[in-house]
Amino acid sequence: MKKNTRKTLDEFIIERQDHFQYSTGELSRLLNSILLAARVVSYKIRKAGLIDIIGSAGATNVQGEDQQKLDLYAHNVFVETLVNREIVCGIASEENDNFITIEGLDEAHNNKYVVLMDPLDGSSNIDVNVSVGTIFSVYRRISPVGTPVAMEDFLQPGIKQVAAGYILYGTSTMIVYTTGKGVNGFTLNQAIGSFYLSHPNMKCPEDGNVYSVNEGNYVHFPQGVKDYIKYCQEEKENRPYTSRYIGSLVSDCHRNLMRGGVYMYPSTFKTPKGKLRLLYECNPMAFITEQAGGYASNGRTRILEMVPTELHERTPFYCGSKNMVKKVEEFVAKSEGKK
Ligand SMILES: O=P(O)(O)OC[C@H]1O[C@](O)(COP(=O)(O)O)[C@@H](O)[C@@H]1O
Ligand SMILES: [Mg+2]
Ligand SMILES: [Mg+2]
Repeated sequence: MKKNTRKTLDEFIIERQDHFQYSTGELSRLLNSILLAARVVSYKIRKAGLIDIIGSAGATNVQGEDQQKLDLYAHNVFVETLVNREIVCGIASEENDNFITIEGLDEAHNNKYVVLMDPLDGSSNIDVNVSVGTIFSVYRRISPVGTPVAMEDFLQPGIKQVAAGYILYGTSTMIVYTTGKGVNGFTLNQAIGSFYLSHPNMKCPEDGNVYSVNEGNYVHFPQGVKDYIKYCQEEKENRPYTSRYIGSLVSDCHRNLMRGGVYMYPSTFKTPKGKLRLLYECNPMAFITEQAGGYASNGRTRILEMVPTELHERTPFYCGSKNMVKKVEEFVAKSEGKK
């Protein structure tokens, strides 16, 4: 009988527990809770067309976006799973104006992690059966353990993340995450509900030939970005590059992480800070991408060094193959006369 040597994610987490600087098992339990919630959401998404989970929830979130039923369902599943397991001291979510403090934790609790998340990424693709995702980011709190969690615990620069990951609900359900020691991907065997190591030690190629951007906004982009897009389309060297844009950040970044490429969500005159949220979209995707050898920038500086000031703040975002993102920065600097 052929031995199935593939490691499960549970085994992988236990094995790697002592790799972790502050290892007390708390982060492992936290990751396991996120896995449990991911299985529940994945199960629902896989039959989305058959149940009443498609379409608008008839409410708007703090970003003024029309909340989809699946946005709220995923938000509730992840929050409840983390709260019920008393494994964190606070949660911030795209679907909640303020951060969530975990009530009823006894004084003695010494939970030291906060989680920030985009429960359902790629909402515009839900009801057309295109892949969507979940994004999460984990920090150690700054405020003293045992006291109520504070805004400062969430407004930390990306370099302070202790873990980050995404779940991709695509042709298969995958989780890709890092705790600062490289990036690994696991695929869900839906039948038995276990995630198996399918993509060990993921590396983002330094160069690629794919660019991902919503070109519908082209005329509103900063000049440097327009110049870079023209550069991508030039008949020269290994160009023109191929244009690919799924419209789900997790899916576009995952493809670029695997094959090389650059994802761009620039600022526009209408949205001078871009669309994507620094804390629970850009920071976690940047941490994962950099841990795989890629790079992420706001067009001028490294995303992970940005110091957040608001929970739902936005930033222009360029992420993927290191040389391609650096090229974008070069074009932006040149257009601003800095090169
Ligand atoms: O439709 P646009 O403007 O191109 O925006 C698409 C981008 O917006 C997002 O859907 C924003 O994320 P949410 O779906 O979580 O709000 C990204 O996943 C995606 O890359
Ligand atoms: Mg999102
Ligand atoms: Mg979302």
